Amino acid sequence: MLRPAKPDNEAARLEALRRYRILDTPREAAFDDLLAIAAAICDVPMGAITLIDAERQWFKSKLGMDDAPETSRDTAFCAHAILAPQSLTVVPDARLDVRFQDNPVVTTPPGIRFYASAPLLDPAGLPLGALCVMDHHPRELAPRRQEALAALSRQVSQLLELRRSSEELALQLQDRAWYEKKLQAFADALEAHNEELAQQLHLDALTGLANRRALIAALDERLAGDAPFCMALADIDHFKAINDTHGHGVGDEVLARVAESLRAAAGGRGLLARHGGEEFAWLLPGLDLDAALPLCDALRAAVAGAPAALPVTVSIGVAQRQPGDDKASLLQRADLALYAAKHAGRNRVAAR
Ligand SMILES: Nc1nc2c(ncn2[C@@H]2O[C@H](COP(=O)(O)OP(=O)(O)OP(=O)(O)O)[C@@H](O)[C@H]2O)c(=O)[nH]1
Repeated sequence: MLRPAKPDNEAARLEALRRYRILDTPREAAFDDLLAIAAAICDVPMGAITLIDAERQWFKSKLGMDDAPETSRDTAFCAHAILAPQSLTVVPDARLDVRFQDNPVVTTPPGIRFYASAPLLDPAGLPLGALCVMDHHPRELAPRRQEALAALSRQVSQLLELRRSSEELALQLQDRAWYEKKLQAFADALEAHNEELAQQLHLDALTGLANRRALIAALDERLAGDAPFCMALADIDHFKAINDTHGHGVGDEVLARVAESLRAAAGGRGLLARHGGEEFAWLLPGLDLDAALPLCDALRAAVAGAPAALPVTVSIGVAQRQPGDDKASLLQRADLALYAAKHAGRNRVAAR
């Protein structure tokens, strides 16, 4: 028996083989089908689709033989076949061929006597392995069958190529998904960081108004003193419909725009804050209800009159600080007033 030599382009050949990422993958019906057709056309009981790795012959598909996934390269017929990548290899009787006569696969089961193969090539012509058919008896392979075997080996090569490009595409998509995930995580972290910064600065990140924390601190301060003051809550009317129809992003833009109208109309008076969600609060120190109501109505009118592609209105509830009020009771009265303004038809101001 002659050990198969390694081709001159062995390094490039192995590199090409690696690119297919096919070694040690599970069986695939498409390869089994092509092998079955080859065996049927050549009328033989055995066949294989082999890939010749550095030291082993690995089977992508196997027919009529044991299930061993690989053999040593030294005893592999196909390792000889890849030395002549441009032609078919036909061994009519292995016992009469010096390369194979005492090869254990000839002298012991599976007892190969006849062997014919066509090479599997990459697009550059590098041999990866072979499509082979075998028999337990010596025989010849008619030219038409040889042509069919060669044609089928080209189909196997194409299948390998298709498989490789779809794997590559899948990997690229995975890469892309990975980058997009990273980018999103980075954007989320940045947003969280900005929000934290805004919190620390007592600002609402979306509208730039004072945030709830700042509002509560100012309210506590006012409640600790004796001076009269009013608390107004302004809520955008039918805001849910804007979100539902145009999406949350547009909803955010509307929120920012309403905040801007409110800020302009408040003209620096009192403390204007985003109380949460689509609700704003206006703390008006030193004013009673009579004084606060027209100011609140000016805010309402400013929002209603602001030129916009998506016009919106606000309803406002105002409550005056009463003796014995704490945060909760004052906010609750402002909230009840707001509810009354909504109930009365929206785009209006109500007081409690
Ligand atoms: N885009 C956006 N939407 C928000 C935000 N905070 C709260 N919302 C939405 O504001 C909507 C409030 O809806 P509701 O309280 O049901 O009431 P509404 O549609 O404004 O109607 P009325 O108040 O009854 O006039 C909900 O859809 C919330 O998801 C935010 O920061 N951005």
